[in-house]
Amino acid sequence: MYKIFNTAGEASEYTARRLLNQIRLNPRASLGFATGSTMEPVYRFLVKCLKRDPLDLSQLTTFNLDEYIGLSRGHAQSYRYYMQHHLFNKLSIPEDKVNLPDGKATDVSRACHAYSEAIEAVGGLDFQLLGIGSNGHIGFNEPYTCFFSRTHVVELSEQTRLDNGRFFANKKDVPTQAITMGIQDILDAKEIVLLATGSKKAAVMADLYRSAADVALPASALKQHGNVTFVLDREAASLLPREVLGEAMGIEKTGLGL
Ligand SMILES: O=P(O)(O)OC[C@H]1O[C@](O)(CO)[C@@H](O)[C@@H]1O
Repeated sequence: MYKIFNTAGEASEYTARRLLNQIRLNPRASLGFATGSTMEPVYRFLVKCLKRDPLDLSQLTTFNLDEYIGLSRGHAQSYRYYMQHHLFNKLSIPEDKVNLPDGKATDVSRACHAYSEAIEAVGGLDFQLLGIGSNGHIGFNEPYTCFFSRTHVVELSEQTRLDNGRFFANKKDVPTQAITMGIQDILDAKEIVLLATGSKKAAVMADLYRSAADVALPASALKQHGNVTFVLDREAASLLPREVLGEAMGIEKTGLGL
């Protein structure tokens, strides 16, 4: 299902409300979180709502999608730092219920295996939040990643390192490897919301709309999942066929939105 909003702000608020709804309906939910600039307004709105109307977060479990290899948790560009800064330092989720891949693990393959097992041990993810890379990656699953993959080490593509170079002082500082939840871990989530905002995501969202499930476009694996919502702003939706745009915005107007 597509939900298209006029602005990135509205799309982000809708996404945050979907998360809040999950927590309200199931205080024991396991939530999959994403990073990247797209998610910043989502977390801002989530924190604002939870400050205003607190919910019990003590029984939640969270798993992040990915982490750079080689960056310590205190490194300003590590995803651990991002999550602490944007979310975890502001909410009362118990520290031992928060999970991110360890970019400094000494035995990386063991750490990867343990990460997928930990997700399985809580019964899989109830809700997975996703962004999308300009090359169609979800998590850090780059093009041609096997759809059956579990948590693993990836070599980051030049495109991804170029895209993410904006966060680093120097593009060459972007790590070359990362740990990511696998595509199968993501597909096992009961509910998935993918958020894409801004004109830079328009081309990949149009490709995704047109594509059948194809390993060249990792996000197309989501076509095999029965409960995915693609949440876009007008800019990210600008290259979708007109009828999709009309329909997805029409749905919103009928009041079916949260
Ligand atoms: O929101 P951004 O910064 O465009 O990033 C998109 C995606 O790329 C990643 O940051 C990884 O490169 C994901 O974590 C994110 O979902």
